[in-house]
Amino acid sequence: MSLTNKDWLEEKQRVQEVIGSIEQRIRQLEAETGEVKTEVVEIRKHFWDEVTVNLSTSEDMIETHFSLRQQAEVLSERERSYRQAAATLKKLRRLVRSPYFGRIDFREEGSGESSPEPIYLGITSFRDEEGDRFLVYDWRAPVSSLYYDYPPGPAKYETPGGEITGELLLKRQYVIRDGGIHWMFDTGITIGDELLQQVLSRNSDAQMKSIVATIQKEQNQIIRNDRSRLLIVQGAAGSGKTSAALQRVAYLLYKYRGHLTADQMVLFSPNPMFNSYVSTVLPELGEENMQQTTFQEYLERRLGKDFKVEDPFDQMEYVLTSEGQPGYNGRLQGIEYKSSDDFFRVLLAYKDRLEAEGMLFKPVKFRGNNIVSAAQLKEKFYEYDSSIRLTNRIVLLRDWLLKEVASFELTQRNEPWVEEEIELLEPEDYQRAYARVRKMQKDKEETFDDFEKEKELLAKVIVHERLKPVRKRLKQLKFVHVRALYRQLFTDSQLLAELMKGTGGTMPELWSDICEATIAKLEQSELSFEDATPYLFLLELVQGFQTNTSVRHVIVDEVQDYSPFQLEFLKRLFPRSRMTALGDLNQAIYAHGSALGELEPLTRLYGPDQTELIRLTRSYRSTKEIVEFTRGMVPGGDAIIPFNRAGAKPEVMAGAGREWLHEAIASRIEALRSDGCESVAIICKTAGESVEAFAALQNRVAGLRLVTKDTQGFEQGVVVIPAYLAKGVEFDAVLIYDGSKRRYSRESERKLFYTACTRAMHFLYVYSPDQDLSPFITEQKADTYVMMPGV
Ligand SMILES: Nc1ncnc2c1ncn2[C@@H]1O[C@H](COP(=O)(O)OP(=O)(O)OP(=O)(O)O)[C@@H](O)[C@H]1O
Repeated sequence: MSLTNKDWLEEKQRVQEVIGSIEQRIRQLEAETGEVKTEVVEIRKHFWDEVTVNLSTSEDMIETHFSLRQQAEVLSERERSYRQAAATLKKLRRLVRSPYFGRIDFREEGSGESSPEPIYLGITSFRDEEGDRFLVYDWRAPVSSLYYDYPPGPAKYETPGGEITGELLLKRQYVIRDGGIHWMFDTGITIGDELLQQVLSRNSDAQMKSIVATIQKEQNQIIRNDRSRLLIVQGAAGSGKTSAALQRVAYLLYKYRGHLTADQMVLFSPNPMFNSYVSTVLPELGEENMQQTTFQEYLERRLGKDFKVEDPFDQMEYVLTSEGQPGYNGRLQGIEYKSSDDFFRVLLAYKDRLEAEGMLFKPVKFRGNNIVSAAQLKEKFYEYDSSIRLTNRIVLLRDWLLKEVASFELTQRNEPWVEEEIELLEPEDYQRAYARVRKMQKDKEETFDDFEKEKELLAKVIVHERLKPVRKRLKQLKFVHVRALYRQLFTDSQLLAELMKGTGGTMPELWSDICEATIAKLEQSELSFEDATPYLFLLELVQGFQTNTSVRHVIVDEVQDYSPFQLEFLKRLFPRSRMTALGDLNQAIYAHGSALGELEPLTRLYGPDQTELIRLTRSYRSTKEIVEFTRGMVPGGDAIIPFNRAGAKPEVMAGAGREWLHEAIASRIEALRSDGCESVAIICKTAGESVEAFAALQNRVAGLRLVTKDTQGFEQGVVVIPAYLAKGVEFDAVLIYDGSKRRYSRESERKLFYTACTRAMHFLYVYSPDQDLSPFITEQKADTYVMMPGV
């Protein structure tokens, strides 16, 4: 379909008109917001002038109250309308730069129209001055889905009132910049290949971009899916999982506006740097960002006060670098077992058992003596009716303990320690205690008359103050000895065997090594990453689950890095939420079981009826050549279809020694930079290797930066980064620092190598300081890469 001159003229004219209307609306809004702002400032300045304050009689007080309230309401109403107008203004300022990116002409069945009104799609909707005609439709409006789902021909879309069928007569794409059409194209069978080519061949950015103009049909299924409670997206590296998830957030915010706000959605990211990488997509679309966090951040918040909690990256470093060390195989088995469904069931069985027997408590102590002993607590606990749920019995026990402490408090006032404390009070402490006593007395309209009375009251205050931490701990249910309960699983092998009996699991072969290591850590108040989730789970099983009921949507990116256990945990944490879980099994780099590994545990989370799975097989990030090289590395890789964007074949260089390696890398980076390549990553296997590479290269490569697990912001430039931190992000060029057999040969390293290579958009170079290359390279078809002379 070729565009005629007439088409160009009409379209150019229309863009001018629409931009003109938007500009006019912007001017109007600027004037309005300016006025409202002045009004708000004035109201604030003269707030008290408008309020009649008179507190003489109770009627005057009531009148004052109402006058105050009225004035506050006027103020907040003006503030609200200011905020709304300012938000619209922000959107329009964005829209005016590029009012739309697509057009569809759709003839509704039965309408009889020969040339229907064209529908133009942009990042937000915009009506003409009279407000009757949409000059731009929001890309999330029901009708807009036609643009993403169909080529010209028969088409249909869903509306709240039912399905609308008809014929798509035209589909046109635009690139509009600075008020002019830069590019325009009518699409035939596949949408946006040309535009997508343009978008994808651009250099990478420090921030992820929105993909509204080129969303692909299968991605649109993810974005607009709102039937299932759990939506699982299994997609190849670079297939647009993260992009689709962020567009989905924008879509849901639009569809459920008025009911759903950005702070009711949470994104779980693989690391803090990723948060910064994706943080601009939603604001670019005129939406506020959802909450962003990491699973580790949550664990820290819950357990960080009592334990030093290991993070997944340290666990990863251990797994990658400690093979052959004593305890290594045991730890590996431990990681696997503690994240397994079997262990999850063991903990549930443990809780059932504790309902009847075996609870462990900490004595409630004060000044080294028991107020209530652990044995008394246990006895009391099992005196409660066994039909009462365990967590409810804990609450009853807490209330009983608070009463016990109150009685204990009375017994302490005449104890010698209290008198001693009064005597030893520092003057300022005495003053403070005295002031408290005065305050207490004032309320009762009593006065001090003698020294004895004063002492008595001071004693009361002191005992009460000193018991405050005890009460606080009781309220936090710290009297339940969760640490000992967890420990018991690793000290009492008979207990574990019995719990396992009901669950059908088997004990790992190196169980005694696992026990030894777990106990040693617990004794130092440390929790390995693999213990943190089961520990918190057990804690919540006995103390009651902390839930967040305000969150309505949870998005878990890189879900293959979560164990089914962790997902179960998230489900319980957000009981009123839907979940979108996105991942790629081929990038499952952790030693623990992956939630995506078998779909069955994941489906069981909400049940098959409420679960949907969408697979994405087209990869958009990397050139065809890079995809053809990398897909051979992973099982099922044949199914990955590269987007048709040509580039250079990946280059592999095996040389002689480190000096050669560093020279080769430095000169490659210089060449890339002079070709305009802005974002380059030297990807290492571990953090340790990254530190070494950085030290060797920093004097040879200007502006080189080292990315560590604590790096918060994703900045453009040349970086040295461990593979597991490069997850989810992308670079124009990737240089694998050491692709030798020594570094990558174990099966467990295959996915890590794949993940590292698939970060490349345009160029991929693999270096090796010796001639012995990783089998993950040499196994590939010889024509998928170029072997360069090394030395
Ligand atoms: N429909 C699209 N239009 C334009 N660009 C797209 C589209 N889909 C994906 N991309 C681009 O492809 C790249 C990879 O996308 P994204 O990071 O969302 O993939 P992913 O599946 O999350 O990858 P990974 O699993 O490797 O982290 C990004 O640069 C993204 O902008």
